[in-house]
Amino acid sequence: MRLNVRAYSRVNVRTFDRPAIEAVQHSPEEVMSNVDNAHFDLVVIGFGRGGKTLAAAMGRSGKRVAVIERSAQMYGGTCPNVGCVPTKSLIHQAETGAGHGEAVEKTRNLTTKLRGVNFVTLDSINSVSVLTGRAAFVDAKTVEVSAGDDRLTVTGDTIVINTGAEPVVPDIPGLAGSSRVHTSTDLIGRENLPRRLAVLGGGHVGIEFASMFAQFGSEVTVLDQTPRILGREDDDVAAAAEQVLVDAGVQFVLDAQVIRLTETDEGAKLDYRRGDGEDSIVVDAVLVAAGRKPATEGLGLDRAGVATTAGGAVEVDDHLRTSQPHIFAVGDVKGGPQFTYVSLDDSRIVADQLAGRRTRSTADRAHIPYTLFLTPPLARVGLTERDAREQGYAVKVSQKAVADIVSMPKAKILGETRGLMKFVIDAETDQILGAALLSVDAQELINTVTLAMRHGVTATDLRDAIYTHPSSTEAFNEVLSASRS
Ligand SMILES: Cc1cc2nc3c(=O)[nH]c(=O)nc-3n(C[C@H](O)[C@H](O)[C@H](O)COP(=O)(O)OP(=O)(O)OC[C@H]3O[C@@H](n4cnc5c(N)ncnc54)[C@H](O)[C@@H]3O)c2cc1C
Ligand SMILES: NC(=O)c1ccc[n+]([C@@H]2O[C@H](COP(=O)([O-])OP(=O)(O)OC[C@H]3O[C@@H](n4cnc5c(N)ncnc54)[C@H](O)[C@@H]3O)[C@@H](O)[C@H]2O)c1
Repeated sequence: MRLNVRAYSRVNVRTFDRPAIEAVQHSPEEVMSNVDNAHFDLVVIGFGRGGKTLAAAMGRSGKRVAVIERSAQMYGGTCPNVGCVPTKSLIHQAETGAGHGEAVEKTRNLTTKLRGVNFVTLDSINSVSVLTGRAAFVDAKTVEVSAGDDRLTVTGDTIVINTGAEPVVPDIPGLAGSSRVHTSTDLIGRENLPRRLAVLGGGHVGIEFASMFAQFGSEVTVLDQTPRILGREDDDVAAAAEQVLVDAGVQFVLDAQVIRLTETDEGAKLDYRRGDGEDSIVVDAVLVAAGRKPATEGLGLDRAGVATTAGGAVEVDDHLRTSQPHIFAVGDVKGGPQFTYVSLDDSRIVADQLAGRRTRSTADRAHIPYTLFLTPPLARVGLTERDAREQGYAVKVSQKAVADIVSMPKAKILGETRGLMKFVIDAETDQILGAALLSVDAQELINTVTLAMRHGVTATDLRDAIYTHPSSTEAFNEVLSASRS
C-alpha cells in the first residue's frame, strides 16, 4: 500500500533545502516495505515536541517506531511551524525595525529550514518511519492512517498521543467564515499588513501579536471579556506591562462581550457590549486568540477506550498514562499548561516509565516559568505577591524599576530601560517564592531564578553571586538588596 511516501518525497524537494534532501537516507520503496510490516514497538500520533523526542530516543535504541503526522507542513509540530519560533522571529524582526513583508519572508525561510531538519532528524533513523496522514484509533492497539484515498493500519505495543491543541473560535455570529478573521496560524504567514487589527483575547497569543503588529505599524485594539489583561499577575506588574503596550499604541477594550461581526464596505464591524451599553469598532482584520483546546476530534478515542476530561483533554495520571495503561498522552492534548518545554518534560516522564524506572512524575515538576514576549518581555515564575500573602507567608519583596538599577548598564547600552524586576521572598526562610521580570533579557533571567528556586538557593545567595559584566543578571546584586515587607 502506498501511503503518502511519495507525497513526502515531493514535499522534501519543494520545501526543504538541499542538504536536508541529501540527508534523507532511504528510498521511498525501502520506507514502504518497512511500513507494510506495520507492527511497531512505539506509535506516536502527532509530530510534537514530546513525541518526536521520544521517537528519536527509542529509534536510536533500536526500537521500531512510527510517527504519524497529518500535515507535511507540520513536521516538528506547532512550535517550529506556527507557534513559538515564527512568532518570536516576527517579534525580533519588528523590534529591529524590519518591514512586515521582509519579516514574513525571513520567518517563512526559517520555518521551512526547521521543518526540514525535524523531518530528517527522524527519517534518518533507520527504525523510525514518518507516516504523513491523519491518525484515528481502530481499537486500543490499532491506528488507521489516512491520506486522501490511501489507508494504512499500524499496531503498536505502546502508543503516545501527541496531537497538540487548536484555536478555539468563539460562537459569535459572523465570526466563522469571514475572510477577515484569522487565527494565529494564518496571520503569521499573511503578507499584507492590516492597517487596523482587532485582537479577540488578551492572553498569551493576543498580547504577543498585539505588541508585534503595533511595532509593525498596525492600529491594534485588544478586546477581552475579562476586566483586565494579565489578571493573574500582581497589579503593579500588570499595570507596567499594560503601559508598555499602551506606549506602543495598543488600545484595550476590556470587560467587553463581542456580540457579532458584520462585513461592511469599510471593513469588519465588531459590535460589543460593555456594562449597559453597546459600541463597535471597524477593522481590516481580526485575530481570534481566545484560547486553544486539545486536538482530539476524529481521533476515535472512544474506540480505544481512552477517557477524556470534561474539557475534552485526554485524561492522564501522574505518569501520563491514559485510562489504557499502554497509551500515554504528552503535550497540550492532555490539558494543563500549554508550553513546548512542558511537552518536552512529558517525554522524559514517559521515557522513564518505558524504561521501567518510575523515578519521574508530573507531581515532581515544581516551578514552571513562562515568558510573554511583549517588548520588553515579561517572564514569571512561582507565586505572585498576592498569592504569597493569601497563602500566609511572611512576605518580603525586593523590587526595582529597570531604569533605576544602577548596576545594570546593559539596559542602558541597549536603550531599553522600561519595566521592573520583582522578587517575592519568604522572610522567614529567605527562599524565593516567585519572581516577575519585565525587562530586557527576562526570558533568559527567569531560568536562573527558576533553577535557584528548584535547588533551594536563597535570595541572599542569588544577591551575592558573581555575575558577568555588562549583563542583565548582575541586576540581581542590586534588586535583591532592596526590600520591603
Ligand atoms: C502562536 C503561538 C505561540 C506560541 N509561543 C510559545 C512560546 O513562545 N513558548 C512556548 O513554550 N510555547 C509557545 N506556544 C505553545 C506551544 O507551541 C505548544 O504548547 C506546543 O507546541 C505543544 O506541543 P505538543 O507537543 O503538545 O504538540 P504540537 O507541537 O502541537 O504537535 C501536534 C501535532 O499533531 C498533529 N496532529 C493533530 N491531530 C492529528 C491526527 N489525528 N493525526 C496525525 N497528526 C495529528 C498536528 O498537525 C501537530 O503537528 C505557542 C503557541 C502558539 C499557537
Ligand atoms: N510565550 C509563550 O509561552 C506563549 C505564547 C503564545 C501562546 N502560548 C500558549 O498558548 C496558549 C493559548 O494562548 P491563547 O492566548 O490563545 O489563550 P489564553 O488562554 O492565554 O488567553 C485567552 C484569552 O482570550 C479571552 N477570551 C476568551 N473568549 C473570549 C471572547 N469570546 N471574547 C473576548 N475574549 C475572550 C480570555 O479571557 C483570555 O484572556 C497559552 O495558554 C499559552 O500556554 C504561549
